[in-house]
Amino acid sequence: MSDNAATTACADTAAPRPVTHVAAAVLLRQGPAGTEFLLARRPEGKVYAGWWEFPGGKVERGETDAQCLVRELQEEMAITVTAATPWITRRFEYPHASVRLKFFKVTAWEGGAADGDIHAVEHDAVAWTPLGAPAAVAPVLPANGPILEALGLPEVYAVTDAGAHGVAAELARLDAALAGGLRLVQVREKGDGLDGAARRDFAAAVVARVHAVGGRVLVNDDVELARAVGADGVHLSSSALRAAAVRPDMPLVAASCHDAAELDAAIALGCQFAVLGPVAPTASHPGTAPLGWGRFAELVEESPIPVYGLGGLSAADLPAARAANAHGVAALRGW
Ligand SMILES: Nc1nc2c([nH]c(=O)n2[C@H]2C[C@H](O)[C@@H](COP(=O)(O)OP(=O)(O)OP(=O)(O)O)O2)c(=O)[nH]1
Repeated sequence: MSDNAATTACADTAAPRPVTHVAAAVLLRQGPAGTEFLLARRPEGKVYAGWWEFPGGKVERGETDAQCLVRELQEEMAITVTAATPWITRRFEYPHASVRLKFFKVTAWEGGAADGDIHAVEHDAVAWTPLGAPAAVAPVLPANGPILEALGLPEVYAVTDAGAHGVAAELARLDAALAGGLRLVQVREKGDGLDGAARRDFAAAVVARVHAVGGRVLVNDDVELARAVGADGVHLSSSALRAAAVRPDMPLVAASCHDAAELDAAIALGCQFAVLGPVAPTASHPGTAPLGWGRFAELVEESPIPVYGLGGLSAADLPAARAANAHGVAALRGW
């Protein structure tokens, strides 16, 4: 919104340019088809006029990202944000600028139109899209493609353990969770649990159930099995991540991380999302010191991909996760 936008020297590009810091809001509301997010069209006279973006703008000197977000939404949408949590951070090189975009999920605000809609002050149109559906409008700003993809990922990522619970009990647990809205599942059957045909049959049964409700399945560390059962992707253990020279050729690739180096490796490999932990003490890794949400937030602050917290968590931990830059929670027991 102004010429005195905060900039920092950019140390990580070949031709250093000042970095323009931007805060942008993913406004979320409950619509008839579930949760919806807002895109707004840039008006004539701006760079990329006619392109769709998340409301927001440049961080001014002395302002935090969160303060900028509140100011920009007052100016651009005439609303006062009352609930916002930090999400992913994306850096992008435009011909006109090098930008660092800090995205926030905004779930509550005051003001706006009487009918619950939002009337833009500076943009010339707004449009709501259900989460998980392709954007209702186009084109979106070039930096925003991965943001839309990330928005399609659910907040809860369930990890199976049929080896411990038994196949029938695990499938019954899955049926109940899918009925409750679960849409993202990792088949993780290793160690002494299922093997051979039993593992394959279980993975196929999970895929059939999850696909029947429009959800997605990743298979832990086994691309061949993932392909054989028609899963959507592969989830790399941290050791498989370290060994991976190229991104597995599957639509969805995710990885388990424990520290900054592994998170960097997941990003460099092209993973769509990562899981980081353990956040809390967990029975499956009793000797590992938990990160806690404070350290988790530091590690994830600059991540351009969504990161789930893992380790001793359940859906009850979502408010703490959201406050710590997490996309959501992954859970072995707590789903
Ligand atoms: N607000 C917003 N900006 C985005 C998004 N994606 C993206 O690449 N950008 C880029 C475009 C611009 O280079 C920069 C935002 O600058 P801007 O020009 O909109 O900032 P502003 O509202 O302060 O406008 P102005 O006063 O400079 O005209 O961030 C997004 O989703 N929302």
